[in-house]
Amino acid sequence: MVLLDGKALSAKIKEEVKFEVEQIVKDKKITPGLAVILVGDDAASATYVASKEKACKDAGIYSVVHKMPSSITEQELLETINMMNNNPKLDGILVQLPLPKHIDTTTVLESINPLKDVDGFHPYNVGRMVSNLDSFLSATPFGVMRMFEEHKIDLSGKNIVVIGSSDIVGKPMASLLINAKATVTVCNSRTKDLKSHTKNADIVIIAVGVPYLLKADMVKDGAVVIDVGINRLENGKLVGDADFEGLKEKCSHLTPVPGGVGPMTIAMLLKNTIKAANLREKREAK
Ligand SMILES: Nc1nc(=O)c2c([nH]1)NC[C@@H]1CN(c3ccc(C(=O)N[C@@H](CCC(=O)O)C(=O)O)cc3)C=[N+]21
Repeated sequence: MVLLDGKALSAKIKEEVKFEVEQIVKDKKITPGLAVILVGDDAASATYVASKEKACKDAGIYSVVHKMPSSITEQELLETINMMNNNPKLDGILVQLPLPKHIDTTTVLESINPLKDVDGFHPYNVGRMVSNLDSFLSATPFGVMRMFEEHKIDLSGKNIVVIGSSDIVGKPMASLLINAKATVTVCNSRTKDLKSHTKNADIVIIAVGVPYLLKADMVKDGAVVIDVGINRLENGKLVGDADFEGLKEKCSHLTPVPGGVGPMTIAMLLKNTIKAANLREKREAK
């Protein structure tokens, strides 16, 4: 079994980004900038945001973390985003999800300038991605695609089952795979007999948030399994949606949790920030 080591690959990508930042600083005399908005005091969100901040710092990207209490109004959040849209030094804007219940996520995401949308969550970028046009790709599916590329895992003509149909992972993942000419099945919690789908899959990608849902008897010999799940058990242990210990005997390739897809998400966010910085002149010309 080949371990798909996201920690090692993300370190390599971060080095690429560092080099790209140096080029931009030298050639364009600008420093790429990322703004992260964190609403409320969810512990997991704070941890992710801190990782993003550190990754930016290491890569030479200017970053600001704008913390707001969960009591803010939607209007206040929209005003903050508007200010960031108009700040030329901020190439990327990321609003950490989930947002408090009284704030409408769609309204917030649609208020971000699509040319600064480094999460790729704005419907403009989602639509362009589905149509296989140049766009910001959401970091997690983008990171999974980079893992396939790195390990020369061919997607064309493959049977791929995506478990989970969320807007941030399952749906964009399926679109990228369709564009790569895979035969894609998207399953969800209503799927009857999940195993009947997964046992025919060359590749299974799971992102549902249920510990150990995907077991060895559900996949064929030599399957590739990508585990996007991150679940914190009561004993504090971090586990994915796949039963790693059982699957490692059966898979040709498997991602660990932690150290798999998670670190890739952060690395691809940095890549998207570079892309946004390269759009700065185009943005400001308007
Ligand atoms: N606007 C927005 N964009 C996001 O990209 C976004 C978000 N909101 N909300 C939450 C999810 C989750 N997410 C992760 C990023 C890194 C790890 C990561 O690095 N995980 C480490 C372990 C982290 C730990 O120890 O807790 C690993 O898997 O090895 C995980 C999860 C980004 N998200």
